[in-house]
Amino acid sequence: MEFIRGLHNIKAEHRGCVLTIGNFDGVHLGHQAVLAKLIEVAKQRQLPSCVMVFEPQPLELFAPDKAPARLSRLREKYLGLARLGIDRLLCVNFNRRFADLAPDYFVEQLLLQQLGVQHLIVGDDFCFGKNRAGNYALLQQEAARFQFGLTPTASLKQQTQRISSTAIRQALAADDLVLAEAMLGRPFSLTGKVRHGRQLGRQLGFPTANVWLYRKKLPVHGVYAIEAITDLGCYQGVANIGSRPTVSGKTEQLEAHLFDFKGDLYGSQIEVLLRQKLRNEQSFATIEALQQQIQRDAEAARAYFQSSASEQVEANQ
Ligand SMILES: Cc1cc2nc3c(=O)[nH]c(=O)nc-3n(C[C@H](O)[C@H](O)[C@H](O)COP(=O)(O)O)c2cc1C
Ligand SMILES: Nc1ncnc2c1ncn2[C@@H]1O[C@H](COP(=O)(O)OP(=O)(O)OP(=O)(O)O)[C@@H](O)[C@H]1O
Repeated sequence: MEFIRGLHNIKAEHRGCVLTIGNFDGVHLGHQAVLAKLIEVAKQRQLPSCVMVFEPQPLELFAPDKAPARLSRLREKYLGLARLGIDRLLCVNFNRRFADLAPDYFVEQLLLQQLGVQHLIVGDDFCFGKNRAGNYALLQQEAARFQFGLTPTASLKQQTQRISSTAIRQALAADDLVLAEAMLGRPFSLTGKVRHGRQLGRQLGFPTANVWLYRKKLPVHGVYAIEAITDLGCYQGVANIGSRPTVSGKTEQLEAHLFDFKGDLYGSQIEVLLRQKLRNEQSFATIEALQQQIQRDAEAARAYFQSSASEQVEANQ
């Protein structure tokens, strides 16, 4: 997948594509339905499929305090979109100047003139341009006037609820990992680089990989049974996502203890899949109390993996 970072990097050779626009945070099943349509139309029209995303996401510019925690950072979106077979990812630097573009300028100059969009696929609730004044009705007028294709996407639902990044964040906040997974089409995961911690975990008898998540806000907090995909293989384990109040930690981080693991992960990327929430993070009076609790957490995680493995065996019989 080709990655175009910023409007200034659009070249003459990029003219002509089938486009969709959005945040695509999480690349969930609703997004995947839109992206499948995008790929289908691009194939029919023998044009590259292109996804336009924004960095930062609009609310992160307009109201950083109110902006929700991301499900995926740009790197994770890139990987999710590439996996689905999208040809091009255009990441627009979302600043005040871009946000202030008049809706007709956005369509006529950027989409048609610069990108040469032949077909646009968006939800019929899509709003764009200064004061979000551009809407689907305006796109219909522009499509008729400038002769480009326009397809609205119908809402994909999980039971009665429309799948959305917001609904997934709510499910995660309510510790409903099963519902989040049903809307994402995969378990919720976090990826990051393993870096050195204070090595206290080792003293506690539970060495942990400290995963640097490159985020200020996280959509999940607490202790989880996890699976980790690493350069050295896949492991089950137990992890804490939190600020570690017992040892006067400050910033939130992910610390994962992998079962039956020997090796060195420092400097490598790992993906941590959250399988079950075990409890909220707590402040313990002593290190010994924390140690005993982590022991119980590890047992609970092992028990969870054992019972889900036997459920799997039963389901296969
Ligand atoms: C399964 C698990 C549960 C944890 N639970 C808590 C907790 O409830 N409260 C807390 O302050 N720290 C908790 N921790 C974080 C430990 O404080 C942290 O892993 C330890 O301080 C090691 O830090 P270091 O990697 O910086 O050396 C937990 C860690 C693990 C692996
Ligand atoms: N469940 C869905 N069914 C069909 N289309 C969807 C669904 N969810 C999002 N889309 C479409 O995918 C594109 C990108 O969506 P976007 O990421 O902006 O929305 P979202 O997932 O609903 O996020 P949020 O919860 O932040 O509004 C838009 O065109 C949107 O209409």
